[in-house]
Amino acid sequence: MCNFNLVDEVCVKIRDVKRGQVSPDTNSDSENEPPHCSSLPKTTILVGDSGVGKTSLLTCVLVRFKDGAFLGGNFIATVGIDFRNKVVDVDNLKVKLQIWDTAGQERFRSVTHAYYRDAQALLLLYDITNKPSFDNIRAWLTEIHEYAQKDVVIMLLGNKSDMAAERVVKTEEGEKLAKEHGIPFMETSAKTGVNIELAFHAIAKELKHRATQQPNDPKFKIHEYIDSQKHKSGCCGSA
Ligand SMILES: Nc1nc2c(ncn2[C@@H]2O[C@H](COP(=O)(O)OP(=O)(O)OP(=O)(O)O)[C@@H](O)[C@H]2O)c(=O)[nH]1
Repeated sequence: MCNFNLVDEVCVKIRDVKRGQVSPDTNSDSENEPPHCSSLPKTTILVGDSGVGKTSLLTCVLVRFKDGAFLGGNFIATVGIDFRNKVVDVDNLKVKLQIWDTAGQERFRSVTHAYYRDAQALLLLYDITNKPSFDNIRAWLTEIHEYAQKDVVIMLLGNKSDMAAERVVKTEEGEKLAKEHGIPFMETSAKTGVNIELAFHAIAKELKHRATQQPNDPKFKIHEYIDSQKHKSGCCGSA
């Protein structure tokens, strides 16, 4: 299991949003936020087919490493969209991610499209035990390119890496697809926590870099960062 120590959960708020009525910008709750959350949050959206593990991944980030519980069991599909805030320490700076968990079901698609526009990062998930969820990644990318900002940070995650026996999508297939689209890739497990910290840390680092970089600063290379950290932690790939 990755050594996850980002779980400094603060300013947590969850809110079910009715169809198109609330946008990410109107959803902050300044009353409950400690002072170090005052900077503008970076909007990060979890997308992918229903059942790939978006809600579990978010729960993993916020809860698992606090009380050790994987909230598995009966699968309840997300209805609409909701969000949680997460503060990630990056090079002694706190980066606040506002993480939006979208519903993967087709019938909610028009709701989630409305949120792409405000996203600074998108984590696109498939389930390594579910081939259609992988085959649909191209369609998700088409939608993202249609609705999201051009410079949105996209990361591809092959989730449920703990389910090696049921795997139907090879790691190399995920790598190849990500390479084709020039986006970073890793396999994760919301159950064991593999690579979850790294995924969010890399996103936070990229967004922090964009927010603070000076004209002559070298570009942050997210692919290289992920590769170097995978080797360091030794917790990449399959669980
Ligand atoms: N073994 C294992 N099970 C997982 C993992 N992630 C999610 N699951 C299980 O997969 C099922 C679906 O997970 P969710 O997180 O609800 O999926 P979702 O993508 O949010 O689904 P929608 O809300 O419909 O879009 C649940 O039963 C989870 O417990 C994982 O990494 N490993």
